[in-house]
Amino acid sequence: MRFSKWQGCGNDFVLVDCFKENVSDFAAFAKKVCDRHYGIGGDGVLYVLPSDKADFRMRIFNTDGSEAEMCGNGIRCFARYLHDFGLTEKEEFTVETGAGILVPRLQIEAGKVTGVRVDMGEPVLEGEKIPVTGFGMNRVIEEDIEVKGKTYKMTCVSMGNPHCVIFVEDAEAFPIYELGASFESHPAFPRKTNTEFVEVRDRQHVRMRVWERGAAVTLACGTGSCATGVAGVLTGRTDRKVEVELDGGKLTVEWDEATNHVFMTGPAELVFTGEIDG
Ligand SMILES: N[C@H](CCC[C@H](N)C(=O)O)C(=O)O
Repeated sequence: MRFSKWQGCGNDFVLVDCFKENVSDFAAFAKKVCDRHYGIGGDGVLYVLPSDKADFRMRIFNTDGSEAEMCGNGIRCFARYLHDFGLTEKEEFTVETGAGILVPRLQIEAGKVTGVRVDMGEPVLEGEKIPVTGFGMNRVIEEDIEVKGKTYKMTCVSMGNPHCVIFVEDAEAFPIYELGASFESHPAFPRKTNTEFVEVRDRQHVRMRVWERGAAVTLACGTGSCATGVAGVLTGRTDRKVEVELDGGKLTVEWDEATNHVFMTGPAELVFTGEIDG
């Protein structure tokens, strides 16, 4: 079975083109190939599929085999695959995802793809829809969450997948390895959560580290960066356009006031192609 390996800000993915390859169990395949010792290695698997609602359909599975509604770094890699491997001549196209129909646009300068800008759609802020329990349909902004005996202030946002944004003094020093799993599986989150630990440098720049649902600490999270941008505005900490500095690179996030859509711009690079026994 052929695959291609991609990364966006160091968040890395195995991509399988299901127009050409047949995978019988998406979850089991993801668990197997994401292993960095016994498999290809990756934070998840992106499956390229036909769609009757959009140009293409993307499904994303985490390293633990769980399926996520959406993946921001992943959809940029997905878009580059479609363009670079000749599945479309378009530079902007529609992708059916668990977060709805999203629109990546390739950024091309002098014939070279320099990045991808994605219309990530509207953030979801009503508690029950994120989902986070205990707040009904109210927004969850700077609310208390207790983890391992300490109380933190959380701001929750869904970009199709759930995010719990915690603003901290020093993102580098925050103990994400000790606390990440407890946030991920906190009882307040019926479908678990991705958790972003964010240090505000100024109104246009933040430093963010992430413990992802189903993948633990990753070098970057695209949907998490979007959730961070939205939370920054909701809590009055940042402007509507911010640069998010992650462990693996930088993303630009803009929460457009007129459309209420979140736009994310960043890199997507092919690492290698290969074959693996199916
Ligand atoms: N772990 C996430 C999916 C991948 C999201 C992340 N890699 C991104 O770039 O948005 C979840 O279960 O919701």
